[in-house]
Amino acid sequence: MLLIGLTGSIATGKSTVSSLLSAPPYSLPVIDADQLARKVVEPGTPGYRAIVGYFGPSTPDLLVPVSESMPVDGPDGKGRPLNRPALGRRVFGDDPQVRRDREKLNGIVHPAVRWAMFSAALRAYLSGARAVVLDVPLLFESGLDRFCGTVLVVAVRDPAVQMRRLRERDAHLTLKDAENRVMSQGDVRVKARRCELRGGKGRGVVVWNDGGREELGREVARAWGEIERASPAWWSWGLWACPPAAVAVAVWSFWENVRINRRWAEMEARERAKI
Ligand SMILES: CC(C)(COP(=O)(O)OP(=O)(O)OC[C@H]1O[C@@H](n2cnc3c(N)ncnc32)[C@H](O)[C@@H]1O)[C@@H](O)C(=O)NCCC(=O)NCCS
Ligand SMILES: Nc1ncnc2c1ncn2[C@@H]1O[C@H](COP(=O)(O)OP(=O)(O)OP(=O)(O)O)[C@@H](O)[C@H]1O
Repeated sequence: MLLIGLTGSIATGKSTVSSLLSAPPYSLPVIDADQLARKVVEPGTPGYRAIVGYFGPSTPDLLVPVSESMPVDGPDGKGRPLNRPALGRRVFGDDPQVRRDREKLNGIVHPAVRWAMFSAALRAYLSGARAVVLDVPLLFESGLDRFCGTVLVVAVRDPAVQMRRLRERDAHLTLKDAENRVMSQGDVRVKARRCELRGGKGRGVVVWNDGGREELGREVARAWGEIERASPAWWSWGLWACPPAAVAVAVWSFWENVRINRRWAEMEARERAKI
């Protein structure tokens, strides 16, 4: 089964692309890390308890407020849900303390998300899926790209397009909140370069999304064409039918990705040295 890692930065169009890929003619199963990240911090989970324990004392509005429809102990007695915008204000931004808090939150949420993704991917494999899309905003940062046969980066060339779409979609965000969120995810054009470094043959494909929705549809079709040429259906079914060969290919692909990441880290170090 081909693992397609789908990433980008905030509001560059990942969800739009993943809904195109989940519909005909592609009809691919999608595992959405943002959705899983919500599930693993629902009241009653270990993630919820860890967040309340760490952020609760210093964040008075960490939980949604008590109201007629929201009892003190939450709807099912497991606690009130997290007030996500309030937690977002604690962790999105560039200030050193904010960065530390973001790392703390990542340290709580990411291991649980990785485990949930692994079980979802295993279920997709057992159900005979030929490929599965892992929609992960922090694919490179979390190292999950090493497990993917293909990485798709959804990118815009013009940062103003990204900011406009973000503010249109999330009208409740102030300009400062929006800027902090964009800043917390790094420059998408750098992610596009990193994707291109994975080389041709469908290993890394950039979907450019500065234009309208029709143009995006054409970009997705082009990207899928590249992926299919590199990993045709007969190859996927062959691997599915022969698990030892699938394991060997997965190990080889992981190793290849580790080498690509080393090359990228060296390039970054050289560029930093030039500055
Ligand atoms: C801070 C939280 C509560 C804010 O929730 P809210 O509903 O307001 O925003 P949402 O989750 O939709 O995220 C908005 C955008 O920020 C991105 N984002 C989320 N967390 C992070 C993070 N830790 N670092 C960088 N970007 C992030 C999302 O991918 C998305 O593009 C939430 O984002 C969270 O729990 N983040 C930590 C988990 C995480 O890293 N999720 C990303 C996928 S694993
Ligand atoms: N080509 C396009 N033309 C017009 N609007 C678009 C286009 N692509 C995406 N959008 C809109 O831009 C907004 C951001 O897109 P989307 O939600 O897909 O981004 P995302 O990368 O998944 O964001 P997030 O990381 O915040 O989840 C949405 O309102 C979406 O409808």
